[in-house]
Amino acid sequence: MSLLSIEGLSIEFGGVRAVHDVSFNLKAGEIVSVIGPNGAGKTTLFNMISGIYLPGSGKVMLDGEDVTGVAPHLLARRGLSRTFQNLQIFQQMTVLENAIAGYHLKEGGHVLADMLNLPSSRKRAKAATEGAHALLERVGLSRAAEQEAGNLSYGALKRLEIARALALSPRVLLLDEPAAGCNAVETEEIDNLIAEVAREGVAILLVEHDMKLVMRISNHLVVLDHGEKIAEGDPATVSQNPDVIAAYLGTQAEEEASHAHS
Ligand SMILES: Nc1ncnc2c1ncn2[C@@H]1O[C@H](COP(=O)(O)OP(=O)(O)OP(=O)(O)O)[C@@H](O)[C@H]1O
Repeated sequence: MSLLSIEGLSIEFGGVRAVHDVSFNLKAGEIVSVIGPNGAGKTTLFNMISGIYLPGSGKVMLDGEDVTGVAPHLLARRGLSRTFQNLQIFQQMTVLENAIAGYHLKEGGHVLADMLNLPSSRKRAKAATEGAHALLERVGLSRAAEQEAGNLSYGALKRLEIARALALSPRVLLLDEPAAGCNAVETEEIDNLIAEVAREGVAILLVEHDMKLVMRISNHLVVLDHGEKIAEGDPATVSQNPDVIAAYLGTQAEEEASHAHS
């Protein structure tokens, strides 16, 4: 049974087909990566799945329920959370405070109780702090808990962002370029973390440019080119697919031609 079903998603921007009729499924514990050359529509597809863009047509089904166009924070409460390509970390807050912030996103709507410092609010704060510590342990950041987030290495920041998304106990986790800007060691740490989260049964959808990482950890690839799905399957099969090779080589040739003219 699919946890997430993408059914014929399409969107246009000013007449340009950014994503056209894309469908695929994601099961619990599976790692699916969306790949494709620059401008293929990967980020746009992600934004439709996570409720940031309303699709022109098609559906997003989460555990059998239609969640098309549901706002990101509500989707998060229903079990689908995401990270962003650009870090969304509060740099001046401590690592622990950033992790706690993830819990508050989950809870929401207790402002009055919190202002009055009611027992229920204190209990929630305690649970959030304990949960945040456990999360930091899970992503290997326990020892940095009291540090200002701005002082972390880039790889550690990326792991903190994953920790924050995990605070929502997602069943589906969308990761937008989790290893972008990371060195080889940091990439491997993120790679291990993603594999571990998947082993716990979370369905993971990944957009990532690092092909080595994608090939290493994905069970399944969905390949986009010019907004359309041109192939899908296991990494070994997809990497041999002539249409996929042509799409990547085509982009490379376009880039080389533009460099030659500049
Ligand atoms: N908000 C927008 N308004 C207009 N056009 C957009 C918008 N967002 C994306 N596009 C266009 O949609 C197409 C797909 O872009 P998108 O960013 O989704 O591709 P991508 O595969 O994520 O690229 P990259 O690998 O470079 O991040 C591109 O032609 C892009 O210019």
